[in-house]
Amino acid sequence: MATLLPESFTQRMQAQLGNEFEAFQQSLSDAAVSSVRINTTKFSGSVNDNQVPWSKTGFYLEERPFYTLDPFLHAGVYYVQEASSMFLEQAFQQLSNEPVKVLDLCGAPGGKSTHIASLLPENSLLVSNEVIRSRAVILSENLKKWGNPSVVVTNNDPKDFASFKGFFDVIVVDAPCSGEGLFRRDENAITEWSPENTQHCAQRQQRILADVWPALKPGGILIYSTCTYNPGENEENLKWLNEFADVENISLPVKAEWGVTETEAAGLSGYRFYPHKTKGEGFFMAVVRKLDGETARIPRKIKGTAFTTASRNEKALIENWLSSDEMELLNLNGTLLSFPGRYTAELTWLQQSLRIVHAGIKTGELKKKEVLPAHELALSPILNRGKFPEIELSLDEAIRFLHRDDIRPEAKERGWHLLTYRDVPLGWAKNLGNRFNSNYPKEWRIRMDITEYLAGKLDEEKAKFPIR
Ligand SMILES: C[S@@+](CC[C@H](N)C(=O)[O-])C[C@H]1O[C@@H](n2cnc3c(N)ncnc32)[C@H](O)[C@@H]1O
Repeated sequence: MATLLPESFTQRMQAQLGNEFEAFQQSLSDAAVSSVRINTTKFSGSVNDNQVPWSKTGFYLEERPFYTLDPFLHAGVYYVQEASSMFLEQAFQQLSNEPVKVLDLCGAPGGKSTHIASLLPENSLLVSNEVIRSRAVILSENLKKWGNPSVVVTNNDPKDFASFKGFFDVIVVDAPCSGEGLFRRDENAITEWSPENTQHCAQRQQRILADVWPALKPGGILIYSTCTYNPGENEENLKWLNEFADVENISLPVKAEWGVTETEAAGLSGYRFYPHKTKGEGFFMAVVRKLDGETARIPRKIKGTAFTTASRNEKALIENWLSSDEMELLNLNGTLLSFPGRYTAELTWLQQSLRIVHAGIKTGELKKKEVLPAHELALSPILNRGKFPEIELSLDEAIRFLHRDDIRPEAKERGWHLLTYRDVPLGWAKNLGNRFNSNYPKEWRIRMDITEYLAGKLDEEKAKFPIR
């Protein structure tokens, strides 16, 4: 961290931390911690012995690898996520095993959403939202790579959810904030910081909470988090919430050796992560239960839906493509989607007033009398492995495939092949005899110049990848 800390930030932190301030200030000069979280539907082992204590699937790395060159990143085998944020897992551990409908309101780029997708009790639904269009596209990409079919990505303002009164069992508000907790890894967070901005953020957070509050059902859980230290955006907002609504505290089990700082405001518990005490960046989280309000009644018959159930013929075209019989096949203007059958009424209802970026797993594109397998299907565990011939790629070939270069692996059969790297699917390519055609999404391709890596430097990088 080369940029000087703003004077008024330093003064406030001195008052806030007392004799811990020096250790805190010192920790801001240490290198930021690198960590990843594993997608257990794609990899079941352990990365190393250095687990993030509050997450079963989080691991610290000794050094930051060149992630772009690791096919496993592109295949959604892991997500690069700051360790403190993985504390969200402790809140989800409080849920029973009953299915839940979860809204992640401020979702992009997808750290919390991919984590939630892994933590959901069976048969649950995740609606992951992001208000900024370009960021919603990134959120959608990351969730497609993660592969969970029980996900809907939306691009809406928080107030658009008010019409879904009492619909969600859990709402996560990982609010836009002044980002003091990111000072160590992001110099812009320092230059953009001002006391006025922290106040502006606090007011915006209250607006966001007030706008989305009706969508939480009575007895439902709100998880509120920021990556900042000032009480205005944290404990003061808990006090505000306590006055605004009828809420009950939910406390989380925290082990002393984690170094988490427990705070309290208006009887509500907050959990603070300071980098001089916890191995991670700055973070704040609180969990409350809503005590009053309405429960949703989902209309079962809605006219004018964009999603129609696929015909018997269309279903026959993808026979045996899926490993799950829980999926309903939907047709959206010639695109076939697999979506959990138990939630199609909910999807139809959501689609009435929200901008849906994607829903479920795009399974294929109808072309005359055949279906072209969709890239997202390759990345989802709902794909029936064994239906398509597979080709295992070397690291070089995998990187060239992800760069959208021509590859010519050995294949006996013509037609669509599932390409894998270390047995994890990366995408599709069609063997035309003299060449392969790939439908790897252009927008997702590796954009950097890979020449020097293919000429020998790739192995050096491989030695630093999280899963070796
Ligand atoms: C802290 S980030 C979310 C990070 C994300 N939860 C994750 O774990 O990857 C906050 C998000 O809120 C979005 N945002 C900004 N203004 C907002 C508003 N007024 N209402 C809702 N979300 C907003 C930002 O675009 C940003 O993506």
